[in-house]
Amino acid sequence: MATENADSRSVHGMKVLLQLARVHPARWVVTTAVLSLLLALLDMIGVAAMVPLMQLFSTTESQSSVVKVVVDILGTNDPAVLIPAFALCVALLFIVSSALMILFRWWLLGRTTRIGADAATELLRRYALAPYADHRSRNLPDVYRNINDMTTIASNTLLNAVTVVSDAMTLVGICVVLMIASPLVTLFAIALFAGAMVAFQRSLRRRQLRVGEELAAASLDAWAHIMPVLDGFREARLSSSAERFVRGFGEARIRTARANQAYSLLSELPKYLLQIIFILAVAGMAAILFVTGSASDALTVLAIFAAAALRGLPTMTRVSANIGSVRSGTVSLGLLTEAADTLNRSVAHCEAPRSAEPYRGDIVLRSVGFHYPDDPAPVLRDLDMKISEHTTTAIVGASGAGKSTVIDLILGLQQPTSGEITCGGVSINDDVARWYEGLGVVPQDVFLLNDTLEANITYGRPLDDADRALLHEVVRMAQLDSYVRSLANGLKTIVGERGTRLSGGQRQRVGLARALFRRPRVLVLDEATSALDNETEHQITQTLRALHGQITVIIVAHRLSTVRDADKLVFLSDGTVEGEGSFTEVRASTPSFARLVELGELA
Ligand SMILES: Nc1ncnc2c1ncn2[C@@H]1O[C@H](COP(=O)(O)OP(=O)(O)OP(=O)(O)O)[C@@H](O)[C@H]1O
Repeated sequence: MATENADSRSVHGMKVLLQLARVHPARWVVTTAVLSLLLALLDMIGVAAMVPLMQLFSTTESQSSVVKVVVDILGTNDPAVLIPAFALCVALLFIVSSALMILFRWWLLGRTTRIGADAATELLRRYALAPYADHRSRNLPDVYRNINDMTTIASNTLLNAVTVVSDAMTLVGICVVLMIASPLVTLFAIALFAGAMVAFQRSLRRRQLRVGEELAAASLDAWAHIMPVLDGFREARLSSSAERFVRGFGEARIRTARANQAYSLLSELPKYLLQIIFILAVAGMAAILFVTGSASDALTVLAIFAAAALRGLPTMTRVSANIGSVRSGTVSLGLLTEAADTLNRSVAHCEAPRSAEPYRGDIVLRSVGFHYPDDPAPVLRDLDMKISEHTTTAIVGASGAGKSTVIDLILGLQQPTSGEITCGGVSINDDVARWYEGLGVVPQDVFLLNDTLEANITYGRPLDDADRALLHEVVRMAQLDSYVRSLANGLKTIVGERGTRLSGGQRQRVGLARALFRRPRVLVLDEATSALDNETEHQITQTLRALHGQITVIIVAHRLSTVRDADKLVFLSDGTVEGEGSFTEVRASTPSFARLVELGELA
């Protein structure tokens, strides 16, 4: 019962894998089954051809109709002509069927490894475009495992399952023929094949190693493209870069697919080569035995030996090995099914704006309420806020007051559970991709690519001349120019894995340059100046002053100096607005804000 369940889970998992790779399951199953059946029939004919060959060595009276037809065609029943002719035909049949089997395997390996690559790319796309709230609740190692290992194992399992079915068909065909012959000689085949296989594996070892190296390099490349869209989810989302990384990942997986294709064929090649070599040897020995006038019994044994050893035993070995692999792949297929089911339940984000017309005007939060999915306690309650266009608004409040939550709602990463957020009278959630087109966001912890400073500012966008001028302008505005001048390679300096070569303040300035490079209409600074020294922070405040009146700026900060100059200060307390106005007004009207300032929590 448990096995039945596991088998049906495997079948369902393989269906999910094919769907992820956008392959039609029924069409694929029918194609592979028909091809397997044709090859099995060819195998069966090859082995069956041994029977008339054997009969040529026994009494001529009991010749089969096949032999009689050949006798008629050749116009002779002279064994000196018949036996070499038959031997040649049988050899050719085996060569053709082996060649076709190699082609079939190449096609099947290419197909299944490509299915694994396409399914992994699709899975990453779905994770990258999933709702932000879903992403926050995920365990990322699970996500990495599902995308990489599970899809690989699942596609291998699919290959193994198809191989089992196709081998089973071959075995049935061979068994039908062997019913009339002795199976004892198969014992010799086992010893012979084991020795030959070891020899072949040794000769192919170096090539297999090279393929393994390519697999490792391609897998590293794949991970390098996964990290920016999952670890740097917000940046990818807000800069509409997810699809670009997904494409890079897809290319790396195709490289892996090709390496896997070669790897698998290399490990299977000895079997096919042995089959060809062996049957040629049998044919040659048969001819020699005839010419030297040896006993016909010897040739009969050779013929059965060739048929049984070449086709039956290796196939049987593979069937049993692959049944084990399919069973062990059930877990991976189950996890893949679970992941696909979860992702299917959510609505995917679309990076393409529905309209080119940008959002303009005041940002208004009207009666906004919010609670997190896993906690019914309200984090924001009936919150009203107006952020006038081209002004600077600072949102302040004690820790846990709800500042980050408000920002996530303004960024469209979370949706209000009640009320709405509009810009120019239009809900930002109507076309969130269009909203992002005009947004520049500097988070507290800036995600950095292991790439050049320039790539980290442009976030991979190709640069034309105008963009290059803008790049230098934003470097200056973000107070990065003197740092860049101090570097031997300037903007072409690699910042190291996750920006390890940069200080916290430098990272934040790179984040600011990146946000400004998008020419935002709305600039959001979420604790973006916390790591800056006083001097740099002062300079950045000057930069923001210079932008005053040109763009809308929203600042969340604990630093008094950062928020003091804002046109409007909104003081949040316990998920609602407790005071708003200029810094001086709020300080005068709201005792808890005045107390925060006095305590130095806003200093
Ligand atoms: N994923 C979550 N699930 C449940 N509650 C959460 C979640 N994230 C935040 N909260 C709660 O929401 C409230 C507001 O948190 P938020 O991070 O918005 O505050 P904040 O004002 O930005 O605080 P800080 O200044 O410390 O960053 C807090 O009480 C916090 O515990």
